[in-house]
Amino acid sequence: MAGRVVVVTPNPAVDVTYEVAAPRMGEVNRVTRVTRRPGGKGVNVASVLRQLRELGAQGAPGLRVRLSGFLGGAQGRELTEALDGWGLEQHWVEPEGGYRTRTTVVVRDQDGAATGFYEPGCPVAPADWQALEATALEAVGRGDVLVVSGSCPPGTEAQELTGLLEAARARGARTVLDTSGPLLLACAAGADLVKPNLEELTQATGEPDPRCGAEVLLDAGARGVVVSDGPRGMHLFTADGQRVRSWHAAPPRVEVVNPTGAGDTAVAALAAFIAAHPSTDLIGGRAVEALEAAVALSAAAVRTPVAGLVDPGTYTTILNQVKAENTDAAD
Ligand SMILES: O=P(O)(O)OC[C@H]1O[C@](O)(CO)[C@@H](O)[C@H]1O
Repeated sequence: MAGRVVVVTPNPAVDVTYEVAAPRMGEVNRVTRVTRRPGGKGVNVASVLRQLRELGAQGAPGLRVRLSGFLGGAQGRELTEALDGWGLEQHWVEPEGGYRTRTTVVVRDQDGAATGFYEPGCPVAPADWQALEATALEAVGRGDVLVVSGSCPPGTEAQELTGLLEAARARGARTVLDTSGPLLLACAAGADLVKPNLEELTQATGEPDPRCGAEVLLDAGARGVVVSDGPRGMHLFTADGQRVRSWHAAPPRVEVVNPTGAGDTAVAALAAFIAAHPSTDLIGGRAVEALEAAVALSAAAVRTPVAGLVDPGTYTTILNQVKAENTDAAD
């Protein structure tokens, strides 16, 4: 039976999408359609994991999924009520001092181009992180996977995130980190797998090349790095002693309906794979399977209009077309 995946989304959001035919900065823009849905990277990860469980994919039929993070205010209530309808197990921490769940706004034009405006979120204090760590770790044990996904609220120190990852590992769980900014590099040592996109990797390491950037994270202590690069696919790098092993897989060309959340979908695929193979190290043969699943699920996700949803038939069709290749550098 697959282990449990505990998804920590420190900075969830209500995702608001405005449709505006031809948006212009510096002018009034009339919105023709507004949609609101629960968001934040970890919420999307948990949503995809729930679908994988229902699909029985990757040995995930017994997968248990639990979602934690900071939450508060009217938008926090809106988010939990919506997530109740999705059947997700939720354990939130409400920071003191009037914490309110943030909004992220995406403006979509008539050609489908999306422009995002993401609020930073309300500040949190060290005591809030202690409460979140206790809540998230309540359910974490050997064979489980702890995923930390998305940005962190202002006031977060690297030691708080590292402390959470290391405490999960001390309980026998494996850890996946998908964050951005300075925390990505500062907390890499606590992660069995780090999953940035190429832009986030470049910002964190100063390296525009995926291999060079990943090597910075591996040197910092990460055990594996998956770098996503849009339609060009994904790279997996793992530390095998002093040697770096690497693979690449690209999706077939697919019609992109909504790219939002594609990276979150990849994180879900990787976490499900790790949970389903408790004794597997991602170095070697199984790495190929994990990478192919992540690429295929992500490509299937961009074909749906809603972030965090995947059509099972599309996923299976694409998975049959994705073949990972070893790309180890010559010695
Ligand atoms: O945590 P951030 O990096 O600010 O990203 C949050 C946003 O990313 C998404 O998860 C899409 O990847 C949206 O749902 C949105 O809430």
